Amino acid sequence: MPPPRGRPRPRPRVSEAGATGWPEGVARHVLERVDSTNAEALRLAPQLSGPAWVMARRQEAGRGRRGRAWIDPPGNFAATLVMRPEGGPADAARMSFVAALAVHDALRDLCGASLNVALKWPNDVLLNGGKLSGILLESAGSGSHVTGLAIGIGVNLAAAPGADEIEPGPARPVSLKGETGLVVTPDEMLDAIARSFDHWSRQMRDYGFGPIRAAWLARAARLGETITARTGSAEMTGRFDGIDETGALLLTTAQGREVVPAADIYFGSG
Ligand SMILES: O=C(O)CCCC[C@@H]1SC[C@@H]2NC(=O)N[C@@H]21
Repeated sequence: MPPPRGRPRPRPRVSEAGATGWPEGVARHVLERVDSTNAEALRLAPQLSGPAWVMARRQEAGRGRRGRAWIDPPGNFAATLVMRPEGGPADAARMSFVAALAVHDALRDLCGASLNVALKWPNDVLLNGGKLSGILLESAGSGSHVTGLAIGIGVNLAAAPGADEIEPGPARPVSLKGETGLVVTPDEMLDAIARSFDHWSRQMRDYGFGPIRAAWLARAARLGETITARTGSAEMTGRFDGIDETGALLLTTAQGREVVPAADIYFGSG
């Protein structure tokens, strides 16, 4: 059972990863203020000897998907895991599903298994149907040679940005505190996400994308239902039938099977 509405702070619990502490061999940088944790992570990348989390208490020029801005009211979570990825760009893209799983499971670890969270393709985390968290992958390097991968995660812990501050998107922004009354600090979130990410990235390393895909689908919103995918130039409505081995969205439309590598998703028939 989740704590009753208004209770000040849920107790952090040991994550599904089974670890009690910070993952071994992963550095942690906490900054008071930054433009964008993704930008800072990519600046730091050449000096790092291993993976590192970069978290900022205030992020002033957060970057979102598709060139949008990401607005961070104080108390929200903004952090980036920077690593030297194994493999090429396709492997790097699959890490966004690892990140979405990590955020989902960290929230359940912190707030209880009945927290109404779900995953929205490609990597948003929804709470009560609204957008709680977004993930942005950026890389350094060129072509098939990715030298640094930044996996940036924003979670609206304390407040959602106002409707006048953001471009209208497919899902209304919500915050954990606004929806549930629960207070989770950015430091608690970082610990929980780092542990959960460590668990899922080990699964990926040891068994490939299969278990990640299965776990992601088990947490997906609207699987088997009608959704609309909008790209810059096209719009397709159909049944959401899962994701393929690259992470692309599988949509069954009146014209047949569509494989969608990138799009914004709208629920319902659009
Ligand atoms: O548009 C989205 O849904 C993705 C938003 C990603 C925001 C996070 S906040 C931490 C990291 N730093 C950034 O500049 N962006 C990401």
